[in-house]
Amino acid sequence: MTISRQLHKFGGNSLATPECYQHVVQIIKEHSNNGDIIVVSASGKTTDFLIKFVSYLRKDKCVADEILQELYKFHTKLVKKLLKEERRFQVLVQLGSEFNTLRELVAPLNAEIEARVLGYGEIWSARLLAAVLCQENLPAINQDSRDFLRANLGIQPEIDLNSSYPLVKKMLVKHPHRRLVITGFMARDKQRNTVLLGRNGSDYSATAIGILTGVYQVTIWSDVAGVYSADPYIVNDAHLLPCLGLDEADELARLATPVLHSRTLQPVAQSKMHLHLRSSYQPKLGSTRIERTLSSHSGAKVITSLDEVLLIQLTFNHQKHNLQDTISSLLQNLKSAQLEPLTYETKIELYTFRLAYTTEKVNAALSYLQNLAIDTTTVKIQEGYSLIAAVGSGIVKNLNHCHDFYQQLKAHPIEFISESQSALSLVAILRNTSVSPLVIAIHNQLFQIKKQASVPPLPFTKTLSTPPAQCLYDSIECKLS
Ligand SMILES: Nc1ncnc2c1ncn2[C@@H]1O[C@H](COP(=O)(O)OP(=O)(O)O)[C@@H](O)[C@H]1O
Ligand SMILES: N[C@@H](CC(=O)OP(=O)(O)O)C(=O)O
Repeated sequence: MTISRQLHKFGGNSLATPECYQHVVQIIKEHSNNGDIIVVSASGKTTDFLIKFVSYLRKDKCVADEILQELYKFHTKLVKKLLKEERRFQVLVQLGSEFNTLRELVAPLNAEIEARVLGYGEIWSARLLAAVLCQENLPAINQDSRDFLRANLGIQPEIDLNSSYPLVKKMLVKHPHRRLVITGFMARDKQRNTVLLGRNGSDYSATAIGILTGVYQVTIWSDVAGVYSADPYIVNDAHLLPCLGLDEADELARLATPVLHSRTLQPVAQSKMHLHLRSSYQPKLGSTRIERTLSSHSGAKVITSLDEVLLIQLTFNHQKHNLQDTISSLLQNLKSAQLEPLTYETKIELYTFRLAYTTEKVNAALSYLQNLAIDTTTVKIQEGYSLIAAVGSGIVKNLNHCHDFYQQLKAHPIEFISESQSALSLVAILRNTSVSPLVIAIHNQLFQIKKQASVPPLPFTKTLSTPPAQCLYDSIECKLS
């Protein structure tokens, strides 16, 4: 395998409009060579709407059909705007036939069909991008990742590098001098069933494909130039972090910050591959490099938040003496099952233990906990929480940052605050709180000095304050309301 190969991953936000595709083509022209690998997510919010389609298929077929119709319009428009007439025909015929298949589906769908449906977004974007590249005289092949990525179906499916490797090698030999445009997000299990790698899982497919194809560098292109001190769509004057430790990036991913998916960093940690994050909208803006060396910085670097968090509360049998041991082994089991909570709270005196999860993971965690033979009187879900965290190496030892974080939160309905086990974050769970104003306040308080030191101005103009992916969402939401 050539050692000069690199991989570029483009997320949904980078493929949300015809203009976004054109930016991507320009980036590929300037930053890649024949033989490089390109991994794509579904355009814009396509996956969200495929999920909505599946859920309405159970409840209301008419609404499900409307969602499909909007998606069909969105994708045919992309094709028509991007491909010249002579190249369009074949792509439109395939698209038409796939939408016909979707229209004929009747609920309930089994898990395999549902996974296949949710993976269509990546199929459409990989096919379209490969066609646009060929049109631009950049020979490209569109490749379904399921042909060579093997994963085991599970709560959080993991790519099996050993069984995928020979298949990847074969694929590379077949197309030596072309760019390969590969679908992110999907793999197959041993029974050849489609396995999805979890929401936002294309980042993980990108680094896993990176390690399998022996690339020296992976660049994740999205609508932002990298990891900022807070979501730049929430905090206008958030600053871009030129580098971030692998451990800090992993903690952000663990806390479900969308800019990096959890597990993305696993393949990076196992190899010498470099990882960069950059903006496909404004490539010159800078980037974030993920570094292996431990950070000498001591304190918060990023303020992150989640709007929708759920708590699972376990109440233990009162007679239990060794509650702390039970909880430690429970946490260990959850970690092995890839169901580590975002944060947790133990109240020994009340025999309760509460674990925080995203909506995506909560049901899997609940059934896992219910199936464990632990001595509990109740296991219940509590809704209506949000999360705010300050992340950075040494945060828990930086007394100013800890103090400022508590000060900003104290007037709000805090459920609990805890330090993460890794000591890389301080995490607060709040009740019914809109987190954006708090993120802005905490960010201002903690990074005031940095602001005065003047970092280059950010490009987030008014027109960028809504990501383009939002357009499809808005148009469909509007039709459905
Ligand atoms: N600290 C942060 N730095 C940068 N982006 C962030 C941060 N926190 C949240 N984000 C969000 O992450 C988004 C990029 O991730 P994602 O939506 O998964 O992109 P893509 O669709 O390109 O994969 C940005 O639009 C931004 O709103
Ligand atoms: N399309 C999938 C996978 C993905 O990674 O998307 P993105 O790169 O846009 O976060 C999803 O929306 O979950």
